Amino acid sequence: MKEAENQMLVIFGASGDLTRRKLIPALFELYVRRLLPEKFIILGAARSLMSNEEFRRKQSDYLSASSNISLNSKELGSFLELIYYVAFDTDNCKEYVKLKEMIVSLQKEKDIPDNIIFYLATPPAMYEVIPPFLKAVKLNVSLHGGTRKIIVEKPFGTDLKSAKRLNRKLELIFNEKEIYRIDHYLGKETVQNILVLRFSNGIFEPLWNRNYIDYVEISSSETLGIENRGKYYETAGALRDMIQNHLMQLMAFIAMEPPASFDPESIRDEIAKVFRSLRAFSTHDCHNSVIRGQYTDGEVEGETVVGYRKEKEVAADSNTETYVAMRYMIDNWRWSGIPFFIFTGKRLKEKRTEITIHFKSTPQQFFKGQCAGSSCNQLIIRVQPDESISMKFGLKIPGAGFEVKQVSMDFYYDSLKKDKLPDAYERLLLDAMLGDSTLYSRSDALEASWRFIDPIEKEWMKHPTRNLLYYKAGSNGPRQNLIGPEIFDSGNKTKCDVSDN
Ligand SMILES: NC(=O)C1=CN([C@@H]2O[C@H](COP(=O)(O)OP(=O)(O)OC[C@H]3O[C@@H](n4cnc5c(N)ncnc54)[C@H](OP(=O)(O)O)[C@@H]3O)[C@@H](O)[C@H]2O)C=CC1
Ligand SMILES: O=C1O[C@H](COP(=O)(O)O)[C@@H](O)[C@H](O)[C@H]1O
Repeated sequence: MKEAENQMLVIFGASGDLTRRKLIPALFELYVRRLLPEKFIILGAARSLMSNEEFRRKQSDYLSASSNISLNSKELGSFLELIYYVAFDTDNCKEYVKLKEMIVSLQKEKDIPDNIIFYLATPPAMYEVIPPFLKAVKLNVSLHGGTRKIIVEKPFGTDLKSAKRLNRKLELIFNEKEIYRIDHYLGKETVQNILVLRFSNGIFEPLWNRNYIDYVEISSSETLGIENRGKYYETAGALRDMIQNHLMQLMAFIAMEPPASFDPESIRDEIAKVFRSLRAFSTHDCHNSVIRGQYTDGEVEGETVVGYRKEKEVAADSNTETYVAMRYMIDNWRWSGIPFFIFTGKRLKEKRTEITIHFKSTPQQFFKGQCAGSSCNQLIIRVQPDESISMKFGLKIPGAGFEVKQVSMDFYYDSLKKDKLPDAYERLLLDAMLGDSTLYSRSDALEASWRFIDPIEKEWMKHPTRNLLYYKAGSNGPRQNLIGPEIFDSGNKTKCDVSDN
């Protein structure tokens, strides 16, 4: 296996939630699995005043309290020695001199070559501020033959215009090859397996098109609410928070053509083509092929929870959607006429992300039973939890007559590996260290995805309450008993402010 070169990772926003909950645990796992470079340090940077010791203690406390990390105190101790912290005002250009001095002195002290990854884990407004400051102190290029990379967290813009502006700004400072736009769904093992399932098995690809597939469903339900992210979520909503990035990436892996070869650019070319082939939504589609909802008071996993409008930093009359269901088409040869459905929502009954390929039924149906009137054949890719792939088909119920029952052939990831699956951030951080951008978004694809989403957001801005449905926290969402495509065929979708509960 290729080894990552010796390098330094500088995390901006290091005093925040993402660093503590995701980045440091992922780096710790990589350390335990001996996948970090031989010479490697992590420099956390943020405005909060803290010493190295305090910063290390915070990370250590989180790692120690985390139930899904198996800790060995000796390993933890030596890992923490790789972590440093610098407090400086990220809004102030002059302060970057201090950052540079710290970087140079650590490189000298630890004998680390001038290879640096910058990770932007700050509020999104800072994504446009930090890179120019890095340029001002010449940290964006190496004067010693080293490398530079910058990882940019989501959200990457809030619409096409802002995404383009951010792309242009970053491209003035770093080369496209040095820019890594992260989407943690692409780091999930089951998501990567879509490519292997499709492109290493002769049995699926011949069926993977409009001749054999009836429709495709991609759903991601969460039990979590918005946690303490009210301020961000009010500007995002489910469409920007989950669909524009994570779920559209899943869709691209399902819908893309086989790449010319398995290299980052060939794969990213095919992803971009899928986004460009999405049929643009008309005004009519924006209201009839998209359903949005917002959760009200309810109970999730046995706990009473408040409705969205009562969450911290959320307006009492907010119309931000916490649920979206969409029906859309991909206008290309493979998918012509085949509807795709996406569903996502917060504070739903269960946490589950799944892709279901519904195959067409046989031309004639002879048998009674479960599959009468529709196809028994589905391929279900369970992204989380209990990562698995299941093939559903019809079989005869033993005994007299010919009655059909839908049965399942299941593969569970658990059976493949004793260890737990690596977290998405582990995979993505390692890929960035290795210089592999396959699982990171490219600027053209990202812009194409915003081009598709923008008209919907614009229509919703014009009609803030039209078709905004309410659902009880802990339910299956609006129109409660309907969690599949039927949701589009039910109810009066033109009424304003309809409450289903
Ligand atoms: N948390 C998560 O699970 C996920 C987060 N993200 C994205 O990652 C980024 C970071 O998220 P998260 O860690 O949750 O956010 P937090 O608010 O918890 O942390 C952001 C950090 O940025 C620092 N910061 C630097 N400059 C500024 C500034 N000018 N104003 C405010 N804060 C500043 C703050 O530290 P200090 O005040 O010390 O400077 C703060 O600790 C966000 O863009 C978010 O969308 C994406 C996916 C998941
Ligand atoms: O990026 C985000 O993703 C999470 C869901 O991620 P998952 O890996 O737990 O499925 C979501 O809760 C959050 O709102 C969103 O910003």
